[in-house]
Amino acid sequence: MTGSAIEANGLGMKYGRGAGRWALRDCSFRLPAGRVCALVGPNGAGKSTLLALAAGLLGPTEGSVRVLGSDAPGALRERIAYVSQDKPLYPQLTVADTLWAGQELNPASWDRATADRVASPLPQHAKVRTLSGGQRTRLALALALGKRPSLMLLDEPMADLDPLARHQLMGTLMAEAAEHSTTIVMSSHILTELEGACDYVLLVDGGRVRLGGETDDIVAAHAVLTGQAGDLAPHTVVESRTTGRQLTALVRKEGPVDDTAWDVTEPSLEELLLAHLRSPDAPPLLTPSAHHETREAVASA
Ligand SMILES: Nc1ncnc2c1ncn2[C@@H]1O[C@H](COP(=O)(O)OP(=O)(O)OP(=O)(O)O)[C@@H](O)[C@H]1O
Repeated sequence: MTGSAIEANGLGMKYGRGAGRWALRDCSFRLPAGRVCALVGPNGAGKSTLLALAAGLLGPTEGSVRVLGSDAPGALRERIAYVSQDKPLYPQLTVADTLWAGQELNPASWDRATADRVASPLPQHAKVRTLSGGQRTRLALALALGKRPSLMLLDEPMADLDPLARHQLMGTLMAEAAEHSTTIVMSSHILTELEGACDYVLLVDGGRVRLGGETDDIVAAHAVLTGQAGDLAPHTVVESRTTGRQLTALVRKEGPVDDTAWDVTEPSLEELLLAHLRSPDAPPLLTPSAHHETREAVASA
């Protein structure tokens, strides 16, 4: 089995003391190393919380998260690049100084060519505080890529980039992942953007993991059935709607689909994720590679 980038076991996080709400609850999953993983879910689902726990910036309220084989992700700062939604950078430094600081802080691994290339459209002598939101994002990504980390945790990295910059930087991230086997976890609300880029997906909703695994396998486990209203058993219905006498259902396949009774198509990833978000009672699905195994179970295997 490939090594794990992240293993969460009963992971839960509650902010503040006392009877606060759980931001994340009972999350158990595994992300194999070397994957480009889309982290999706509605506002307030717990995505940023999960990324901050994996970066070691927050400590779990319950359960554990093991990152790159370590139970203390906070001690792995050199191997993890974390870009949060608010992209904290030093406002008084110039772009050039910020890149220089990145190099000084990561002398052993700094990939100057990549960092400089990503930051090249920026005004090098401008102070960070004068940059636009999208320019700050570009600089934060230049620092993250320059670090040449084993794991990149990116919280909505593309949200404020223009379409061309988004396309370019997505390409750079994919090239980085392919060339150096970097694991990337990227939260986003732009589902179409993730479809071609990510080979792994985690859907978090209401603080819980609802789908996890290889994008292709998750999609292949489902089908869109269209036909005259009829019996959908034994399949698990995620979502269905009836128009006149025509029934369209997105199902999780529980055995072969009767294609004499139904017109069968494969859903797009976006269709599939949206159907799950609209149907909070659909049962969770983790593919075998996304199942968390206790270390005892692995050791005895
Ligand atoms: N610092 C905090 N203090 C208290 N509650 C918080 C804090 N940060 C997040 N929360 C709560 O935790 C829950 C999960 O928030 P989180 O930011 O992880 O969601 P998200 O999926 O990243 O959302 P979005 O898509 O809007 O960025 C929400 O209910 C949020 O209100």
